[in-house]
Amino acid sequence: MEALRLEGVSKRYGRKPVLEGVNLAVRPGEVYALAGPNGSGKTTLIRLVTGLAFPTQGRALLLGEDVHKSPTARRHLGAVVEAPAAFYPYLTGRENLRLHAYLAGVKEEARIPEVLARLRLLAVADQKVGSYSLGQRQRLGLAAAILPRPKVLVLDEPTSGLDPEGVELVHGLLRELAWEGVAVLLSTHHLQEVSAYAHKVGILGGGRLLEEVALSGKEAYRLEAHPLEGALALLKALPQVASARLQGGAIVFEGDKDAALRALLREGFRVEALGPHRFDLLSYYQERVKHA
Ligand SMILES: Nc1ncnc2c1ncn2[C@@H]1O[C@H](COP(=O)(O)OP(=O)(O)OP(=O)(O)O)[C@@H](O)[C@H]1O
Repeated sequence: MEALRLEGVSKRYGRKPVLEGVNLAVRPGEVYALAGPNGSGKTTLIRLVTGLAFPTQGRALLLGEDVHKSPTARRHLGAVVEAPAAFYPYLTGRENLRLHAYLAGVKEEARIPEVLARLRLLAVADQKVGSYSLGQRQRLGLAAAILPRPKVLVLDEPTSGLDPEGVELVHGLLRELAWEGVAVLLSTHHLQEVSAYAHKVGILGGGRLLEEVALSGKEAYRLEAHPLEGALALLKALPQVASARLQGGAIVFEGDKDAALRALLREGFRVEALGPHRFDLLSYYQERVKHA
């Protein structure tokens, strides 16, 4: 079953439409990144999923339960929506997490040092949160969200305000959580970084989901060869090549690169370059938003 699902969700503030007919789904173990320019509705969508805002139309389901109708729908949800998350400033990080654990019914004592360690907060765990930097509070927010081992994690710009190590830490953590089977929905402006591990990127523009880009995770290669058209036809005919297309004066293909190279040389093509190809999500996004 899908862990999170939006069905025809629209949201208006007064007469102003902010989201229109958004459908999306996130499966367990999947990372779904929401991208879009400022004001495109990312935060609104995330607030809707967490039950903090109500849809004008449509519904949001968590593990099959309607977030806005079922009082138990959110029991498997972890979320960080407001940045930085609200904590008691006169309590330490550890004490704040103890409170969260109590409220969430987490009885396992060892879970608190475990999440503090996972977010590299042990060194400041016994300092008052009032003295935390923005990045430390941001990480404490994430620690609190994962404390009860949620099956669905929803995060609004989880890396904003973090230093480069913090950004890497959070992306690494989300990747691990997905391996553990958690469904992750996050909004982000950091397309290059999430494209390394997200399974899908939803591009929002003017309140609509313009496109979903599935990142296959399959190895792709970029080939420069002469004559190009002939090389493309040869690759398309090879059983070891899953897909091949022209892109910017080169061929991008998925499949067995050694078999492709052998076939090209055998047929007398001049191979000028062959190397790994990374899908340039940022350029793709910029094009998509420009034409929207
Ligand atoms: N409570 C509200 N009342 C009225 N309009 C709102 C409200 N919340 C958001 N909006 C409007 O909805 C639109 C989408 O805002 P939202 O914060 O969801 O965008 P975003 O994609 O998260 O932007 P950013 O990248 O800047 O965080 C904006 O035009 C915003 O002004």
